This record gives sequence, C-alpha cells and structure tokens, in this order.
Amino acid sequence: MAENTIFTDVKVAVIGGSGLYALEGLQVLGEVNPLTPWGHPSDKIVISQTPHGTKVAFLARHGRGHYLNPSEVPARANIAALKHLGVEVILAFSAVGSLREEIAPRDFVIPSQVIDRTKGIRPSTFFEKGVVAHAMFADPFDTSLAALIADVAKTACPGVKFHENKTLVCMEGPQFSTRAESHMYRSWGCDIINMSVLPESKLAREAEIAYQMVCMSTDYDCWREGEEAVNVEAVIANLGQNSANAKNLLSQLIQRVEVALEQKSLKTVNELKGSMKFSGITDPAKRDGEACKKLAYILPGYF
Ligand SMILES: CSC[C@H]1O[C@H](OP(=O)(O)O)[C@H](O)[C@@H]1O
Ligand SMILES: Nc1ncnc2[nH]cnc12
Repeated sequence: MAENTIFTDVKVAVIGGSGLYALEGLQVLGEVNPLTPWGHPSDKIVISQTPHGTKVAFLARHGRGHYLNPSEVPARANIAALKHLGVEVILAFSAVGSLREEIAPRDFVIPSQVIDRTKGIRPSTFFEKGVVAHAMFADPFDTSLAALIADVAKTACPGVKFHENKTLVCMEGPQFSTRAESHMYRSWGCDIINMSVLPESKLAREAEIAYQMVCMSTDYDCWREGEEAVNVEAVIANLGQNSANAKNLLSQLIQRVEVALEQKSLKTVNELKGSMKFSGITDPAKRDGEACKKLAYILPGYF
C-alpha cells in the first residue's frame, strides 16, 4: 500500500468511533501518518476513492484496535491532519448511550446541540501561546449535512429509526456515569451521551471544517428502571449491527456529500471559509511567531 503519496485534495473525511474501524467497498489509494505540529493522529489515515472518484479519508478515533481512551485521543493532531489533506467535511460516527425512552439501542441520532461535561484535561484549541481567537460555536454541527444524512438514511438504512435535532452531552469518562448524573443530564434536556464529540467538533470549527456527528445508540445508560446499568458488554452487543448500518449509510452518503460540495449547498462549508481570520483578536504585532507557524499548517496565510 502506498505510504508516501502526498494527498491534498481529499475533501471528505469519516471519523469512525467505537466499532467502526474501517470503511468498506471503496478503492484504497494509500495510508498517511502525518506529523502535525500537534503530533501524530490516532492511527494511519486511510485514503480511499469512491467509484465516482471522490477521495475519502478514514480515521479510527481510538485507533484500529481501540487503544486510545476518550481523553487520550489526539484530537488536535486528528483534525489538523485532516485539514492538511484538504478536508472540508467531516462525518463523525459515535456510539452513544440513550437518555430517552424513545431512543432505543441501535437507533441512529443526529444531534444538533452539545453540552460539555469534559473536565478540561483535553487540549481543546489550536489558538494558544500567543495567538488568541474565539470561534463561534452556537451551532456546533451543520444543519444542511444533518438534513442530507437523514434524507440518505431513508433509502440506505430503511430499517433503522433516525432521530433528529437532539442534544448530546459529552462526559469525560472513561468510567460511565452514576445514576444521579444520568438523571441530571435528562433533567437538563440531554437526549444522548458520549465521551467523544468534544473537543473534536470544536477543533473542526476552528479549522473551518464542516462537522456532523452521527450517533448510534448502544444502551440506556443507567437511568432506566428495570434495565441493567450500561457496561462494555452491552455496548459491544450492539456495535456490530450499528457499524453495518453506518457502512450502508456511507455507501450512499459520500457521493451525496460530494455533489453538495460541488453545488456549494452545505451551510457551514460556505460560512466557515475565512471565518477564523476574523475570529482572531491578538494584535498582529503581539502574535507569537512559533504559534503562527503552527497555525499555518491548518490555516495558511491567516496569522
Ligand atoms: C465503548 S463505550 C464508550 C465509548 O464509546 C463511545 O466512543 P465513540 O464516540 O468513539 O464511538 C464513547 O464516546 C466512549 O468513548
Ligand atoms: N452510556 C454511555 N455513556 C457514555 N458514552 C457512551 N457510549 C456508549 N454508551 C455510552
């Protein structure tokens, strides 16, 4: 497999979470393992091509074999590496717990909002040490991508129930929640829970990449009476089917995303271009040279 090929025109990326460690049915062009200013990504990034010629980058969030815990995922290196490949759209997959009766295991959920319950131990910005910027994050995902995914799902995954417009709470982990926490998240209006959407989605925003997470329910966490509290065995029991459903979804979705990119119909792809230039607040005379050099890897010519 080609390892040294330089790719700069890979517009679409898929980040696979628990249970989704590879794509299928695509022609593999090569693998890359770039050393970004923030280190190496979670694993080698596999570059494939659809029958229509769309290049797709696939990255296993926890590494193939799942050796990185959620707090250890090198999210900055992951997003920086994808941006350097040319990525404009990330489709991120995640195994989640359900906080709602109507969201059953193996259902898919497209979140529109996020609540942060990570503990501040994950590096969560590219802008530090001499270049300060504040990205907008009121709407963490891309509503046009969300709509596209829901539309494709109707034909690609007819047997899978889809829930849209839901709120995802991201906890630190790696231990699962207590019952009191699970009830608290429900009282906050949260619908699903994972350990992965942050800082990944924030960093994608800073790198001006449109980002939508597709959540696949595996369990009812630990709030539901009469249901055993979540454990890894229960999660794993649903990962196989969820991963098969994700692959079916992707078999049609990638091509639709390519068309949408050509038609410039993806909301945040258009809105994000150039946005970070105007989010920077540091006086150019006061910007740190090293910090600027690192930022040039993802946003060349900005700082
Ligand atoms: C294996 S259960 C907890 C684990 O699963 C989810 O991972 P991902 O989002 O990468 O699919 C969750 O966020 C936790 O990291
Ligand atoms: N109950 C849960 N809590 C946090 N992350 C999860 N991923 C899958 N199920 C989960």
